[in-house]
Amino acid sequence: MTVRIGTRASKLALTQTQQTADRLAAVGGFDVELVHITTEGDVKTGSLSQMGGTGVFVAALREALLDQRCDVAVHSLKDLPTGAEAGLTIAATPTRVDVRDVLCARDGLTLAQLPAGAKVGTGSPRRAAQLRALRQDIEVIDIRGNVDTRLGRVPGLPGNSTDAVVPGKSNDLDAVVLAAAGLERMGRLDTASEFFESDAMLPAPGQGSLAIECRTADAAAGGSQEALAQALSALNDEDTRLAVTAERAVLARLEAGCAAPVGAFAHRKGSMLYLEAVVCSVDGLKTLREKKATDGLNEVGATLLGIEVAELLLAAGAAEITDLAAS
Ligand SMILES: NCc1[nH]cc(CCC(=O)O)c1CC(=O)O
Repeated sequence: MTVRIGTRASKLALTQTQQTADRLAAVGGFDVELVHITTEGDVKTGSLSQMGGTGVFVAALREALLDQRCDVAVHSLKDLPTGAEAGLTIAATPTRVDVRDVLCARDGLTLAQLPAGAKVGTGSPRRAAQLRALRQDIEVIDIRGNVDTRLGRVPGLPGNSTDAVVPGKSNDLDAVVLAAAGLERMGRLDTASEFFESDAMLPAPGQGSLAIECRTADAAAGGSQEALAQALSALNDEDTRLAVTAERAVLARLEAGCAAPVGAFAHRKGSMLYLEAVVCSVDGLKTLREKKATDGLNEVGATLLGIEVAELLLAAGAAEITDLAAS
C-alpha cells in the first residue's frame, strides 16, 4: 500500500509534511508518497487579506482529498477554517510544538529595546494589534511572503541569504514577528530575539499544531484503510486535541474571520483544561482578555469552555471594539 500525502509546495509545508509522512510510514509500515498541490495562495501575490485569507491554502488540498488525488493532507491547524468539511475528518492532531510568537529583530534586540519609530513587519492583524498594545510608538508594517522572505526583511539575521536580495524588500525592517513553530520546523529558530509569553501576546488558535486530514471513510476503524486509520490515530495527541478544540471554539462562537484580531491559548494541566483568549482593536488601544478553566476533559467540555470564554468577550464588548467578521 502507498499512502499519497498532499502538500503545498512552500518550504514550510514541504518540511512539515515530510516530517509527518516519515512518522506515518514508520508507525503504519506502509509506503508514503508526497503529491504537490498548487494553491491559489501560492500563485497570487496580493495581500493575504484580499484573497479571502489563508483558507485559500486549505481549499485546494481539501479538493485534492475529495477528488482522490491524495489520501492525507497535512495542514497548519491555525490556517484551517473552523467549519467542518463534508466527507473529511481531522484524524490526528500530533503533539503541539512551541505555541509562542517570536520577535526576530536586528542586533538581537527585544521589543522594549527597539527605538521609537522602529519598523516591525507582520501580515497578521492579531500580531499587529498586540504589538501596538505593547508599543504604541513603533510602526507596524504589513508584509507577506514565506518565512525566509519575511526574515530577509531584517538585516543581519543568522541564515539570511546574501544573494538574490530584492531591492526594497530586503533589509528594510527592524524586526518581524513570526510563529516559533514555523521557525523551528525550518531550522531558523536562531533568528528569534524574543519569545512572547502569553501575557504579552496570545497566539492564533491552533498555532504550533498540525492537523492531519483524510476522507472520513478512511479514518474509520475496521474500514478498508485500517492500517492508515491506525497510524493516524497513533499520531494523535489527545491533550493537543483538547486545547485546540477549545481555542477554535472561541473563534467559531465569535464568528471571527481570519483577519480578526483574536488570540487564544489553551493547555491541559493535571485534571483541568485552561483557556485564555484576547480580542483587540486594530490600533491596539483596546484589549479584552478573558480566561476560564474546566474539568470536562473531552471534546464537549473543551468546546463549551471555548464558547464560555467567547461569550465573556462578547459581553465585555468584543464586537464593538473590532470587526470580528473581518476576513
Ligand atoms: N500563517 C502562515 C503560517 N501558518 C503556519 C505557520 C507556522 C506556525 C504554525 O504551524 O502554527 C505560519 C507562519 C507563521 O505564522 O509564522
